[in-house]
Amino acid sequence: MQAQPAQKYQAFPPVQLTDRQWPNAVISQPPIWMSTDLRDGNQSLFEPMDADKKMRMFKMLCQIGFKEIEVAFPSASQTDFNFVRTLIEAQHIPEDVTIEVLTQAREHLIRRTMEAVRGARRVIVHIYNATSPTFREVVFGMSKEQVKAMVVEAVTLVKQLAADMPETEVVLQYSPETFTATELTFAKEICDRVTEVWGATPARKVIINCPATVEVATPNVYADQIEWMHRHLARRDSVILSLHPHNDRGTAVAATELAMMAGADRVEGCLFGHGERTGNVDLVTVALNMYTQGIHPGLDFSDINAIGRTVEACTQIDIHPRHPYAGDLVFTAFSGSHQDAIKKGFAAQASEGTWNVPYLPIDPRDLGRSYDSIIRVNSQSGKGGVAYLLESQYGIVMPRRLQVEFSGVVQQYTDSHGSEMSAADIWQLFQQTYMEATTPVRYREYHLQEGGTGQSIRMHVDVDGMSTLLKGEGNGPIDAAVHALQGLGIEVQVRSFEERSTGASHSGGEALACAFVEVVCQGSVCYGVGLDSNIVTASIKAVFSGINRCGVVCVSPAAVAEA
Ligand SMILES: CC(=O)SCCNC(=O)CCNC(=O)[C@H](O)C(C)(C)COP(=O)(O)OP(=O)(O)OC[C@H]1O[C@@H](n2cnc3c(N)ncnc32)[C@H](O)[C@@H]1OP(=O)(O)O
Ligand SMILES: CC(C)C(=O)C(=O)O
Repeated sequence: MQAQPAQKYQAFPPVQLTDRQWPNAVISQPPIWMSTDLRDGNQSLFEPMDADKKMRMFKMLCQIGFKEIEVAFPSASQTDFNFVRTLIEAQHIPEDVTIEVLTQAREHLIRRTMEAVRGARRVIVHIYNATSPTFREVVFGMSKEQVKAMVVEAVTLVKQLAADMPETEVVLQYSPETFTATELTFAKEICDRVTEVWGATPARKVIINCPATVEVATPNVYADQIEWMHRHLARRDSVILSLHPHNDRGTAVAATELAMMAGADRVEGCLFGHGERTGNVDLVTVALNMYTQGIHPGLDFSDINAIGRTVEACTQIDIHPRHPYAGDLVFTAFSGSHQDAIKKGFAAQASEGTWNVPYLPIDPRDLGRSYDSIIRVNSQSGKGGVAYLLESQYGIVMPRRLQVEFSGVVQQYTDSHGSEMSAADIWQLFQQTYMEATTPVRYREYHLQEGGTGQSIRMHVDVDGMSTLLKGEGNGPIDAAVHALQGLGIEVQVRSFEERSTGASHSGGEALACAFVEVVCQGSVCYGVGLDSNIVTASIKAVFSGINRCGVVCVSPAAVAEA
């Protein structure tokens, strides 16, 4: 019978490091970044990038600010070989950028690799062999000594071939592949041999890259392994200690951050976590996490959308909508209390002050993203989100009680339709609810006259489709209009009145006056809204909107005419 899953696997043994230092460390500067989008990222695509896509990705990586870019596995394919040649021969490599190439520790592959990089100003030649017991026993069928000898031969060959191309500065990188599953003492032994054979010095450092080829334990274990290497490697001052975390357990970002605290100098990964299986560590997330701790990562993600679209085009894999920092939904709040807090946070945020907006760990503008998509409305939303969208998109600043009233209307709509509402949908519903509340009494026009102590008004209205004239007097236009409505048997009490300009709204419309009148009429209390370029007209429209929304019943015009 098949073993239970929990009995099938073995717990990863903890690292014996009782005086570990990394838990108290704080990340205070960015690592040396190395993008392997064009190698580890590329080798794991359904369709590896063609030359055009590789070039597009390379140029973007340079623009972002990567100074080390693994561009190919030149001995693997003619496409990869040619790409390296094109970069060098057509002088596409900026002065401050070093390309990197990967090869297995095998003679013919190393020779082909060195052929590919001939003529480059500077190149990192990256050799690897797997070092863990499973690989030694199952894949290579070799002893530790034989595995070590394989690397020594490879390093010796690279050294010899490098000497034949003095115009190129060759930097050596060695990866004990499957490092995390390798005995630490053996990983140290083999890495020390590499630095020794290469003749590393502080002025001519070797990159020792310790990959979590497969993520096998919790992130603290990786940090322990890296701290152990950091403290035990010979010639540490001649070594750049590098990380290459994969994300099998979904903790590559955490593992990277803890391992940086443990003494690593350099991080390899891919944008948005592309790479074998669950991917390499996502360099965008690690870098932008640094931003939120007040550290400039030295990489430019100020137009994250453009970067995302380019990566999607080159890899033909979409970025998940909830991907940290870059996903379409990560600056979006649907739920009411989140929207309310964000709206208040924006209002309180000083333009140059420390970022302190609830639920938003980073200012979307720092990534070239706008606020427009932050608040989205569905059945989980409350008044804050609805109010934010009407205010930010249409310049409608609702009084608080109207926010509560209209949010109920939106809630009913989203409950019955089950879908999200855009700002335009909400605006349309707002107009239907308030501005198109024209039955049974439709306002047509009015004339005001100053007279005696107040104002007199003549209003042309339609009542159930019949035109009629109403007259009234009062100490202001609203008062006069309310008085005139008595002619239809309508008693109205104005409980509150506010009027604001819509300003130059985001949607580009002209500024209008928006009047909000809360009326008590025939036992109901409702808001009415009027929008017009004239402030008096806006307020009279708002009174009509309010009484119609109260479901007013009026005396018929015939009765008025008779009276
Ligand atoms: C963890 C990583 O991402 S490592 C990078 C992996 N990337 C790639 O493999 C992409 C490019 N690879 C390729 O195009 C090919 O695999 C090549 C050209 C490198 C090698 O091709 P082939 O010689 O046909 O070998 P194949 O693809 O079957 O690989 C397995 C062989 O490589 C050997 N091998 C694997 N890793 C290494 C290494 N680091 N050093 C030396 N030999 C190695 C295996 O022992 C095996 O040898 P065997 O056939 O004698 O048993
Ligand atoms: C070649 C090495 C660095 C690698 O890609 C891995 O171990 O994942």
